[in-house]
Amino acid sequence: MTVNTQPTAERPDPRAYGLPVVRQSEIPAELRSLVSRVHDLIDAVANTEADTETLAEAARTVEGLTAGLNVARRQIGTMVKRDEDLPEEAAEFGTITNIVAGDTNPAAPPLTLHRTPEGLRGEVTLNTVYQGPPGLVHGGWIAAMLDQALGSASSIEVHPGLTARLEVNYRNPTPLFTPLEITSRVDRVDGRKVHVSGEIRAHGKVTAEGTALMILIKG
Ligand SMILES: CCCCCCCCCCCCCC(=O)SCCNC(=O)CCNC(=O)[C@H](O)C(C)(C)COP(=O)(O)OP(=O)(O)OC[C@H]1O[C@@H](n2cnc3c(N)ncnc32)[C@H](O)[C@@H]1OP(=O)(O)O
Repeated sequence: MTVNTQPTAERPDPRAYGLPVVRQSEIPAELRSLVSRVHDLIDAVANTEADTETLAEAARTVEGLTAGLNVARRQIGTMVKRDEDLPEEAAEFGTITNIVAGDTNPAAPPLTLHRTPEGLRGEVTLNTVYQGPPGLVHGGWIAAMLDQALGSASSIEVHPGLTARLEVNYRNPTPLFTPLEITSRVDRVDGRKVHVSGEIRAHGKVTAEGTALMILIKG
């Protein structure tokens, strides 16, 4: 196994690409609270059987709220610097609206990953918004969560990259409303090619495993 566990000295700074950067700690508590409430709203809308009058009133209210929030929008590509449990030189950058892990994306579960001696680990519990088969997580979402966990392993342990190839083995059904443990690691580094792997577990049993090839971004 060839693993460079030291963060690469020169990590790319998104500001050099013209992308704004927000530190995680700078995201207002009021915005985090709004994101959490809208996350619950998406689930409520997806499952409601309320009467038509209630639905019409809710649609008007949400339309007004959307207009109010759209008066000030972030630039596409705005990055968040995730560094709260990482040394400065190993801080991870991700888009703030990342669909799996984005801090301000109410549609994100969100998946938060932390460094462990073995790689990265996170826990997430998914509701029916992520449903594929009855009571089970959609296979595309399983792939998305693995992609994120594997990409983050490369990003934090070596250098940020893009997924060139991702293979997922669906070993067992992945249940909704159940804490899912997600783990990932770097297996091998070969120049710009980083081979990564990871798993999703429910009740300690592997439901899906993934391997990927990440190609490090230049610079
Ligand atoms: C500024 C900071 C920003 C941070 C952002 C990070 C966010 C991360 C968040 C993560 C979010 C989640 C993740 C996401 O959502 S990532 C989003 C999904 N992925 C993409 O959109 C990637 C699309 N593909 C590409 O852009 C290019 O193909 C890439 C960049 C991957 C390579 O094009 P590039 O022109 O750069 O490189 P190269 O072609 O010279 O190839 C280089 C080497 O690699 C080998 N190779 C290439 N492809 C394959 C393959 N499929 N199998 C086997 N090998 C392959 C190739 O043979 C060569 O090897 P060698 O000849 O040298 O031996």
